[in-house]
Amino acid sequence: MTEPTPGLPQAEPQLIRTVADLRSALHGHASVGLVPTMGYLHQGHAQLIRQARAENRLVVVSVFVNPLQFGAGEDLSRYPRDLDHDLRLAGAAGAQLLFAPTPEQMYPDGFVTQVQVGGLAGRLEGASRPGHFDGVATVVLKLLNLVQPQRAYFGEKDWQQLAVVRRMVQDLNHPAQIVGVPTVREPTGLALSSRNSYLSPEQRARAAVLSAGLRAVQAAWAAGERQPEALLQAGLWALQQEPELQLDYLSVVDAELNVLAQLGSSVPSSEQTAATSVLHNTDMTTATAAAARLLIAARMFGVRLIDNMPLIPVQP
Ligand SMILES: Nc1ncnc2c1ncn2[C@@H]1O[C@H](COP(=O)(O)OP(=O)(O)OP(=O)(O)O)[C@@H](O)[C@H]1O
Ligand SMILES: CC(C)(CO)[C@@H](O)C(=O)[O-]
Ligand code: BAL
Repeated sequence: MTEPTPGLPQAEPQLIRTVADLRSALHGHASVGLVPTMGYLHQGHAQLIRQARAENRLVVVSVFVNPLQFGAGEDLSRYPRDLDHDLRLAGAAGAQLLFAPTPEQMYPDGFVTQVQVGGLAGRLEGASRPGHFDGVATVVLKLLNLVQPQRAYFGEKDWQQLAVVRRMVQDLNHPAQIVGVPTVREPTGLALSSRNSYLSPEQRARAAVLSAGLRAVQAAWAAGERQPEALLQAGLWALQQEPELQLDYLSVVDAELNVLAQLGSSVPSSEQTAATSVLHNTDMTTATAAAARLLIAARMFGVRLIDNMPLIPVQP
């Protein structure tokens, strides 16, 4: 493969539709980076592809809206799709192969095997979207097996997904290195996401409240608050300035995604709209806080959005 020439537009990647064609296109390639996506690519995906291109000779982007990770009543049928746009964006970012299989290619008749990650996959997104991470783990393992990359790239925007994939790869001894890539945001703070396309420009501007809520928790920590529930209450106050926001959860988790404290309507055993579940009763130590992550899921204008940040911002 030739290196991209700075300043020149890159060629579109080769479009591959079948498992057989993928196998022959990959034959003989020893340095391969995989970027799994569901398409409708944006600059967050471009960042993953650019990093993959910097670290591998061949970059494969997969575009597959994976039916297995959508629950009944979720947005599988209306999920945005635009393969021509994806080919252009993936090419400009440096991908050479774009694998866009049909569901029949990935799940032929008779397909019955699934990967189930225990523990961390049952919390947070896993609790709100039962079966979601079984679908993610299954398709990611299939993609890793098909492409056999040295490295596979995932966005920190989906923090729990990244942790689930790391766990699976470690537990099942897959040799691929899993690389996490920081979240790309709009200037307002809103994390880029394909589902943002469901929102009007005004709604998108208002959806920046999710990141504002996370920043309010960070500010409370910086101001000296150490009690997990009080930290989250500071975030809740910021979130409540937006009447359209319906909170699913606002959580602080440790490095293993154990929930230290959580607020929201998805907290078990409560009829309140913003129930609290505090699992870590004492003030947070600096060591716990240094590894802690804030995770949020909320619905705005009928669209479910997620975001996350470290409790203590990383210095640039
Ligand atoms: N803003 C972003 N910054 C960095 N990585 C991202 C960003 N958005 C998505 N990714 C990563 O891109 C990969 C493919 O994600 P996906 O195709 O689901 O896009 P998405 O924008 O997250 O879509 P959705 O709106 O369905 O959540 C995932 O590893 C995801 O974490
Ligand atoms: C990793 C993934 C491509 C699996 O379908 C998907 O969950 C996504 O796009 O984040
Ligand atoms: N990036 C997350 C994929 C999903 O919501 O299904």
